[in-house]
Amino acid sequence: MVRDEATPVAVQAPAPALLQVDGVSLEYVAQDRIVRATHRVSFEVQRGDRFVLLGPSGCGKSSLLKAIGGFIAPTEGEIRLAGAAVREPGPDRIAVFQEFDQLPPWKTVLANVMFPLQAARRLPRAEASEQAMQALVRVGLADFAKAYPHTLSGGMKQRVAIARALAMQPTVLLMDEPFAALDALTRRRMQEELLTLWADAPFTLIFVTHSIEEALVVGNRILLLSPHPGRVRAELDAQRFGLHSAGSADFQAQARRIHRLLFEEDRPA
Ligand SMILES: Nc1ncnc2c1ncn2[C@@H]1O[C@H](COP(=O)(O)OP(=O)(O)OP(=O)(O)O)[C@@H](O)[C@H]1O
Repeated sequence: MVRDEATPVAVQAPAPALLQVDGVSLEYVAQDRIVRATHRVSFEVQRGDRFVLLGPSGCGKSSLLKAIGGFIAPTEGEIRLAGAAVREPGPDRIAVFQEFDQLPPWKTVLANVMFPLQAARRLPRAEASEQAMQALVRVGLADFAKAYPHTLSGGMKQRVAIARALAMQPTVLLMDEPFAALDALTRRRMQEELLTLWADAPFTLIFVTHSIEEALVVGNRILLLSPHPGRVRAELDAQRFGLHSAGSADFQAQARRIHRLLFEEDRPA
């Protein structure tokens, strides 16, 4: 077919990002004074991203994650998930934290993973049990289904928390320094396992850390936040880095660049 030059061609607008954080300021009221945690932060997360929020302590990373989770409301700006404004928590956003005590100790590992499936997803018991077991198989803990959390190591407890979150099939998985309390070797292994889980069945991840190395290993995109109150300093592509590249010259150079961007630009000349 020959197209007449004058015939208008329908132009398809690009699909909007899965998560849009648009000019978000977050504040707390503490002892009659207002603490500003973030200042007009904007970023977009695409489906399947491993998006890292990186910045120094107190720059508002956890606060941003809580706002995406719907636990605190922006004083300015808006957060939209799949086009709809985030106003409250929901099973489409599940969080995994650093703490080892996020699993109720009176429930077995299996019951811990089943619980939100029954409570929030309203799955019948048999179906919840089956999906929970599948999730435990994915994180290598099928043999510990009947164990209680206090009998597990820190790394195993974090695997259960990850299984519980993934079993819910959230639209976005939120992770707040999930490996920060683990020893260095376990932390590295958990990063590897997280990347393997993602490679097996990609999910959308927002991952908070203040470790530059962890950000480069885990993320495909990294948002750098300035010190308190957090503002966007830069966004970097980290697609080419992974555990295999940690220690390479390119990796070290990028880590140094991030360090400069995060800290040295604040120094007086
Ligand atoms: N519940 C709260 N009440 C008052 N101020 C708060 C509260 N939670 C956080 N803040 C303040 O908001 C700012 C951002 O805190 P936030 O925990 O989001 O930072 P962060 O980057 O996650 O820090 P860290 O890496 O140390 O966890 C800090 O100044 C903190 O003191």
